[in-house]
Amino acid sequence: IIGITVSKQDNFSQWYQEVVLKAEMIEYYNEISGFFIMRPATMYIWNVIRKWFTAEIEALGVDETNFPMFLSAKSLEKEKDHVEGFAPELAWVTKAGDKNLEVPVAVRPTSEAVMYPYYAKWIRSHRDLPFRLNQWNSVVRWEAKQTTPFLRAREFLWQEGHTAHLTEKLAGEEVLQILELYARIYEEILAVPVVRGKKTENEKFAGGYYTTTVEGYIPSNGRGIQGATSHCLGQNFSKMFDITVEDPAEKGKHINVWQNSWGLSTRVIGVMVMIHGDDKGLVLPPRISKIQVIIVPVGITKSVTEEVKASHAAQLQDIKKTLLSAGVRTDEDQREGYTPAWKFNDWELKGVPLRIEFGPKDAAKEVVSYARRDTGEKGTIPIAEIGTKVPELLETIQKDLYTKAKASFDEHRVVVEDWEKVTPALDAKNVVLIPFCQEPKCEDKIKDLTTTKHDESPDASVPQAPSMGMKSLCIPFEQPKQLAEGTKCLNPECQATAQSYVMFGRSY
Ligand SMILES: O=C(C[C@H]1NCCC[C@H]1O)Cn1cnc2c(c1=O)CCCC2
Ligand SMILES: [Mg+2]
Repeated sequence: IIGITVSKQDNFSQWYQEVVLKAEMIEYYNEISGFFIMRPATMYIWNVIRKWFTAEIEALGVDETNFPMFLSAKSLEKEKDHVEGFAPELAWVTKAGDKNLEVPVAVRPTSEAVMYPYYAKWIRSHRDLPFRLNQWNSVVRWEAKQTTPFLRAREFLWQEGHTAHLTEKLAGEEVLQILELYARIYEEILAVPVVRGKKTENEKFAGGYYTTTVEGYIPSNGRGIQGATSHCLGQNFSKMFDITVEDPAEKGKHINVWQNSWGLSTRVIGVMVMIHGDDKGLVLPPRISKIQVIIVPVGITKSVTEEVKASHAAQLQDIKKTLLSAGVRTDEDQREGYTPAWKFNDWELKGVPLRIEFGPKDAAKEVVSYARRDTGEKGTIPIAEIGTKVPELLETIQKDLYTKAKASFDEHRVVVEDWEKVTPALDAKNVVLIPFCQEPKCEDKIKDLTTTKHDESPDASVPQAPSMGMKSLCIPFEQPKQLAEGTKCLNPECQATAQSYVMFGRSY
């Protein structure tokens, strides 16, 4: 069968690999492991996001740039404090042709070290602030862990924004502006709900000051997933790279600028696939679907007269034209030698949000028959009304996909104030909101305490599969409720006062 051979419920990771392959989004790059080919279906989605985000940040005054993809060990030295953290992931070029390079160069895993020496050169006066550049590119991180399309690849597409501001307050405002754009990409374009919040010390970008994040939730396995990040770097990098301006308030005095960096990657596509897909394959929100409506001719049997066939064909073209002029991305499937049923399966596999079946019987009643990809609901629409009813139906599909995913996330994001209830909650595919002291050491302990080791006890009838411990996902800006005065951190081995509710979960 061309379709998906496993159920999403029974074998989520194989289901996911099959969907991205059979929906023609991805091809494995067999030459080198950890790399994937992104095909037109993927690039269409990425380009919708890129067009929307580009327009939004241009309106904010961000300009586009493009820096080289290589960086020297020298400039890496400058940010040595957090280089050792990620040295293992760096890919190096050591030869050109048959000659060794005098100085090996690294492929960018991110571009701070590439860009900031030039920020130091270009940013002189406070009049140069706010200084804001963004680039769309790919970066390479030689992941040691198992890779998977979109979610963890050794090279991925992203955008990286890098800005400089006069004050912490101005930088902080932009951090949240960008985070909200990221949230809108998820919620309005991909129909994926996210929780906005701040990363804990353990989970923030080590080189930065603080990290804000949008966190997703995968119902199939109850795991959290980081969706995109907007960091305030503070003055850490401007001190490393000597990016200063004259203090407008005090002649001769120089101040280090306050910087932000923010990134969203093709991981967002994997999140969308995992949340909306089903056992028939991909389910695409209309906003990002290259084909929003596929028209499949039906009922053209041998008994149909030439005359009926001709008028049916002409009417089908009229239907297509009407939809196209109503702004609906429409196509028709006239492939010879394939049954309508085969075509239905193929377009369902590819996630097309709305199918229109049109046959002589429909023509006679002056209607089209439709089938929604998300719910499977079928119905008819008078041909005279398709110019308005079909766009409305696509909007409904977009909204319903979001509403369904939101309900699932809300239902599986639970406040837990009894330590004994944490693991059962995780095992029931929840992420938890717990009173937490926010101490890094305590967070390490919580991860350890919630990691169920392989159950060696001989009497274990079914050996307990080891399950990963829970990590902090974020400190939600929107707290579930007021933390009662004097509430203790939920970690039984910690006696500190809880600072807030923090969202924890097993995660990607
Ligand atoms: O990339 C960032 C910070 C920042 N980079 C620019 C876009 C936004 C934001 O992700 C953090 N970071 C994450 N992961 C890695 C690195 C790294 O700096 C560098 C080496 C490889 C692994
Ligand atoms: Mg990483």
